[in-house]
Amino acid sequence: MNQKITILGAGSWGTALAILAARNGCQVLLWGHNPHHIALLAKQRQNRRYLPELNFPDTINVTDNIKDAAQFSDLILVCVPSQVFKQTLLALYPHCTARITVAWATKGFNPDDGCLLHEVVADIFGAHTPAALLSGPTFAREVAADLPTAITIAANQAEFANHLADIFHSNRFRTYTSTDLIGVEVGGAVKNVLAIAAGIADGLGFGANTRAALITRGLNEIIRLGVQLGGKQETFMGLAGLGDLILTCTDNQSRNRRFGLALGQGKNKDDIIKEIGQEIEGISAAKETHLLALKYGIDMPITEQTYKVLYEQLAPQTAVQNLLSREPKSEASD
Ligand SMILES: NC(=O)C1=CN([C@@H]2O[C@H](COP(=O)(O)OP(=O)(O)OC[C@H]3O[C@@H](n4cnc5c(N)ncnc54)[C@H](OP(=O)(O)O)[C@@H]3O)[C@@H](O)[C@H]2O)C=CC1
Ligand SMILES: O=C(CO)COP(=O)(O)O
Repeated sequence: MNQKITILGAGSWGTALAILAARNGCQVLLWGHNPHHIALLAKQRQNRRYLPELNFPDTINVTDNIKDAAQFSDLILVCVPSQVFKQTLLALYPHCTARITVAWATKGFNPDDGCLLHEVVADIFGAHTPAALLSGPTFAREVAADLPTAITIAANQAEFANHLADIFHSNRFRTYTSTDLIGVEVGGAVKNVLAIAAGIADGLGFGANTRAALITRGLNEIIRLGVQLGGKQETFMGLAGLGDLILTCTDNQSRNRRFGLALGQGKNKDDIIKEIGQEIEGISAAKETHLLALKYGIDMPITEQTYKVLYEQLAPQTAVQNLLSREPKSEASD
């Protein structure tokens, strides 16, 4: 495949997807904002800070220059955290051609206004620009280690989703396409909040029953919000919904789950963030999801209690008590 691709974000996920694309025959330019870090990647041909012990294929080059990144390819894949998604695209925009196509693998909301990231892309590049999101149960380390993985690629144009599916698909990385950008985005953003909640429960010493209840009732919260925002119900039963929710709520590779675990064990929030040393998207997503739930009048009790633990110093034990003391209700009710 003679495809060129620019990947923005030299953290764990950007690096893993760069390795995957290069293995599939693409020429990759990996951009990172930190010149010192990028110089190390160029010298060591590894990303030791975020994805140690994995050598870069020869077809990966690196840069800290956003203009070079824009000019390398008309296919951009954004893998920076949601907090800096908009500012990264604004920096890229002036250097792009009219043929630009934009994909992203970031999971989260735009922090200022709670917008979905496809809205940010449309605002900057125009609604007709091909736009797509890659999302699903995909730990970076496992993808880079070539362990079997499946992902959903949702796009505003079916042709663009198919193109990306061809680029990333291999016999170790299975791609499924979707037209439900909103559903896939909401699934990926909100599961991080629930992974924090599941971690808190485990950190408090609760068992498998509690975790399964949180995952199932959490899925209900994702569906209620996602459908309200325009997502399709069936999307939430797929890889980018239930699939990613199970992954991050149950496996300690998840930084969101590990963050929750440590909170449940009584550790200090800032100390845990420092110790994990990587992006924990659920912290900001808890706030944005809670605000969206308030805005639309949607009942999201697990999200609400997680928000209060993170932003209102509510003790995790009290949050659980608040959830358990709710009135019994029909499982089917909204
Ligand atoms: N890791 C995973 O398994 C997966 C992650 N994702 C999603 O991918 C996104 C990125 O996460 P991930 O790669 O894991 O995070 P990491 O913590 O591994 O890396 C974050 C990267 O973002 C960079 N960064 C920080 N600030 C800026 C900025 N202002 N401009 C440009 N880059 C910046 C960091 O650079 P620096 O080192 O200088 O701080 C670092 O390279 C998140 O939305 C996450 O949810 C999705 C699926 C899987
Ligand atoms: O999104 C992910 C896997 O699909 C990564 O999860 P964490 O950000 O919790 O590590």
